[in-house]
Amino acid sequence: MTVRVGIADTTFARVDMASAAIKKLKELTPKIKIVRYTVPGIKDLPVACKKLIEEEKCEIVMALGMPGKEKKDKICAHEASQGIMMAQLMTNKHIIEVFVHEDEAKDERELEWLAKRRAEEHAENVYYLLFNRKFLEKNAGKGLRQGFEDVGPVRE
Ligand SMILES: Cc1nc2c(=O)[nH]c(=O)nc-2n(C[C@H](O)[C@H](O)[C@H](O)CO)c1C
Repeated sequence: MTVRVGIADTTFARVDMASAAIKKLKELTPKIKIVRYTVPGIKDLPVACKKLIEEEKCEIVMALGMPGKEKKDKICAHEASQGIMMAQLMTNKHIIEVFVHEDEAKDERELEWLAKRRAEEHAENVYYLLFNRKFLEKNAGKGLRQGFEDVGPVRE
């Protein structure tokens, strides 16, 4: 049986994070059907995700976005996150938020690497949530990160 996975992304982002996530998901399993929905910016993501779940019958959604470095962008990101959480509670489905803040990276090269890496690693999390939740359980408390290096547990 095929599981429908929603991929919501934005034109505001400076890196095509969705393609990285889709490629990784397709490498991981043939058992998914991707439904992509691109919107202008991160504040448009909550309704896109909700529509992917309710109208497109997606079991889980990734919300990929890139908040800019200005203060207004940070506020925007906070608002978008709250909308995404509300959409999760309204639909009772996971929406994995994959935000990369433009000022997390030291230059454009690192920004591209980070955005794609974080999208891929969260795509792996989507796979585990759908098909192998035990893997996540085994990694509880391990200080895993998406994008930059894992920090590890407090004590080995
Ligand atoms: C200030 C601002 N900052 C961002 C941002 O950092 N990242 C992003 O993806 N989108 C931003 N937007 C656009 C809004 O999210 C949205 O697309 C518009 O307000 C139209 O609904 C806005 C308006």
